[in-house]
Amino acid sequence: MKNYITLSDIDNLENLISEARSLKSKNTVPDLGKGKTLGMLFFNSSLRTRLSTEKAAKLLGMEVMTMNVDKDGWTLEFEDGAVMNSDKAEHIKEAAAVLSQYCDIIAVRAFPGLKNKEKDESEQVLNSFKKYASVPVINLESATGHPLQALTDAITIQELKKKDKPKIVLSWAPHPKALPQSVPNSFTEMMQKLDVEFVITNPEGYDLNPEIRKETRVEHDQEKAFENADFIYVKNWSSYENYGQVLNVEKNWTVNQKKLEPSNNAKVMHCLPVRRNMVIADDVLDSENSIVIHQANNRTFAAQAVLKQLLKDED
Ligand SMILES: NCCC[C@H](NC(=O)CCC(=O)O)C(=O)O
Ligand SMILES: NC(=O)OP(=O)(O)O
Repeated sequence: MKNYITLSDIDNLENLISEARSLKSKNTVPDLGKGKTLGMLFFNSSLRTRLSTEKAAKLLGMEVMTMNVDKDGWTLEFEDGAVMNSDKAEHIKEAAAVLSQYCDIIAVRAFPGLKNKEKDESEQVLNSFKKYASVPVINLESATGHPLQALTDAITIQELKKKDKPKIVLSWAPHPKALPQSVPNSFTEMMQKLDVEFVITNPEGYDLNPEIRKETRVEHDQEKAFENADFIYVKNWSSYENYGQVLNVEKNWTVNQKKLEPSNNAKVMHCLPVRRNMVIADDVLDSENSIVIHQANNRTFAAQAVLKQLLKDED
């Protein structure tokens, strides 16, 4: 593995999931990461990604440096050939080259602007780091994907499933703000790689990018989608068709206990942070059905497996 920017960077998914589960079950000896440094750059807020990836790196013996580049760094220019006569003080060419001397792996979080679909889909920030850094780059949630979250979700489903081919439903839920499609995109791509029955449910107008959905069934009736579901993954996202918009949704899509009735006593997942009683109701989050805390714990082992693989492949 050279980078971990999209799920297609994974050479062998089954091995990576097994590695994460085995790392979870034992105390690792921090040898592989000794003398190596992970640099984490955040253009957006984070709780889990920041701390679980730091913890994972430390469990492997790495040093970690973290910077909130949106607040503390020079504003970066990403355009080639730009005349830098405005607010951008430093070009990604210098920044990435300098950081590559300080770090053995660079990890970056950069959300979409949700204004310009083509710009977001070009993944300018992550791809510029990939282009100009001379060390591996990890995606900590970008404009269109969150592959560390998707790996976590695959690990969690594999751990807790009670049948060989569980039914997994990805359900849209309401939110007051326009949110990225990154988490549902990567979750969809991951489910397509696993032996599961996968259904997406969302209101009309919220269908995900058809290039990501591919042949996945989309059911616009949430109640119908939830029938016999073993896992329900709840997440808000803004419209892809009306790019970045929050559309009016008349129907209430908040996931509560009543909605779980047609399911197979479904386990409810969410990447967090979750807005209570907006996205998921208290009666679900505070019940046995919720596995969101268990899921968040697996972030550490997903990150550890990815870091370990990158370190091994660099040797
Ligand atoms: N990394 C997990 C989710 C991050 C982001 N959520 C958020 O921005 C929620 C913010 C809020 O609720 O105000 C998203 O949906 O992609
Ligand atoms: N799930 C997730 O990525 O959480 P943070 O945004 O807190 O990192």
